[in-house]
Amino acid sequence: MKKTIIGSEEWCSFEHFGIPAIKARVDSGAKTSSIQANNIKVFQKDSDSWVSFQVNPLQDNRSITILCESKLHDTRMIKSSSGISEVRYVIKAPVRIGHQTFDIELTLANRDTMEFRMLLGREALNSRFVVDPSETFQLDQYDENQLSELYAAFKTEKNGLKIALLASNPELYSNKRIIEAGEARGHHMVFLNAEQVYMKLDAADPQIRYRGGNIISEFDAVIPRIKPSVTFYGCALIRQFDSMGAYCLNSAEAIGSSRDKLLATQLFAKHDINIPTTGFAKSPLDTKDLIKMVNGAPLIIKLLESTQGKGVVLAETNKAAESVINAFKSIKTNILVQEFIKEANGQDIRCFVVQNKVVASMQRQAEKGEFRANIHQGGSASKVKITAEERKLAIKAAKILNLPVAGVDIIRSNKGPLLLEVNSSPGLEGIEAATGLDIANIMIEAVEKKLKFKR
Ligand SMILES: Nc1ncnc2c1ncn2[C@@H]1O[C@H](COP(=O)(O)OP(=O)(O)OP(=O)(O)O)[C@@H](O)[C@H]1O
Ligand SMILES: [Mg+2]
Ligand SMILES: [Mg+2]
Repeated sequence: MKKTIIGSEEWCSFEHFGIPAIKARVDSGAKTSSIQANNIKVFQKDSDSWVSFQVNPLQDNRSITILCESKLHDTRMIKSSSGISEVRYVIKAPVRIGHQTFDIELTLANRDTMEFRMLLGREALNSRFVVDPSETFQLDQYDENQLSELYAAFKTEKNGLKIALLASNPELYSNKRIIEAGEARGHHMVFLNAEQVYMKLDAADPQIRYRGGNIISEFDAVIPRIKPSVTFYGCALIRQFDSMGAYCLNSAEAIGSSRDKLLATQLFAKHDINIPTTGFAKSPLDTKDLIKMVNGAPLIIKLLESTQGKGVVLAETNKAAESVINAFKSIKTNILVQEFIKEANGQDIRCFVVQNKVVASMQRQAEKGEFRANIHQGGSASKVKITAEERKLAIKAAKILNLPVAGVDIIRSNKGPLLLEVNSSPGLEGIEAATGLDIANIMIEAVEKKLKFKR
């Protein structure tokens, strides 16, 4: 038989699995072919071993997932370059390349970092193809529109919701937990790096695109976990998602006001929420009176945009307070000056609020010699029972900022509980560890509830 010439990349199709087109790198250096597969699970069917797995057939487009099942053909131990042995599952399935359809052995590779969704090894080439490495796509060739047509069915077919996690680091505990919890509840979770998302502002055809040019198709919901340094851009993206019909679990406006300590504090005061006495002034000429206004030292000075306690300073004398305040002013940094709640003894309370309910709370205790209770400042957390008054305060604070998800920080003072601040992307690690609760799951349930999703 005359051998067909193929290039170094070709489109393959697995009609058997419902994969219309998947791009393969032709790799005659490898014996067996492999395909990218997630959620690989072995199960028994009629006394045979089977394997189920998910394939994202299009590079950089995790929004299309195809669930495949196959009889397990073989199990092999593979030693990685780092010397660790790993089990690899091998299946056998009919593949079509150009006009030829034949059975191919495929290793399931659970690495999402694979540069290609599929590698075509020499076993598959064998007696059928010769490779011209200087060419690509000698057989089938699809452009973006054709691919989108081929995959049209997958865009509407879903058994769960399509939820994007808009964040920066997929390896962060909180982000990993949210993805995990969403997948566990049967949703289609997609991680989007906020800084790799861009948009087209157009009345008739607004778009959101992802690095590489992929148009991001509609999401039912977006869970923003924007880090403070990306607040401005992140909020613009959230507004775009919102205007394209996705429910955002924390709106851009709410995130924006929670990130602006001055605005948030004004809103709290306006709604009769008890906070430590707080002052704000622009000019250094007013510093002395500003200090007097919050009852003098010791007092707290806070950068308007601070997290993890980094921008919170304790000034122990009036003199120290004055020089720190004036130093910040000289570099044009906006600050709040606040009464120091000494009796809190380095403790504060974090209430995790989801849709007007405190779903978990913990007490944080500052390290010895430190007044800030933040975990990032060495504080330790434990489960705590909050009072009815504290509960009411936490719920009210989240409501004022319109945050369905909020981490509300409260400090216990001689005058009763005082609100310190409200965080719009509260971390999950500390609170899940301290309480043993699955907060990520509660967040996903919140999305389901809002969208009236029923399985
Ligand atoms: N007025 C105050 N009196 C006493 N302690 C305070 C006061 N304000 C803040 N603290 C302590 O400092 C910590 C950090 O302050 P705050 O929560 O306002 O700042 P942050 O940098 O935004 O932290 P987060 O990571 O919670 O966003 C608080 O958790 C609390 O332990
Ligand atoms: Mg904060
Ligand atoms: Mg705080």
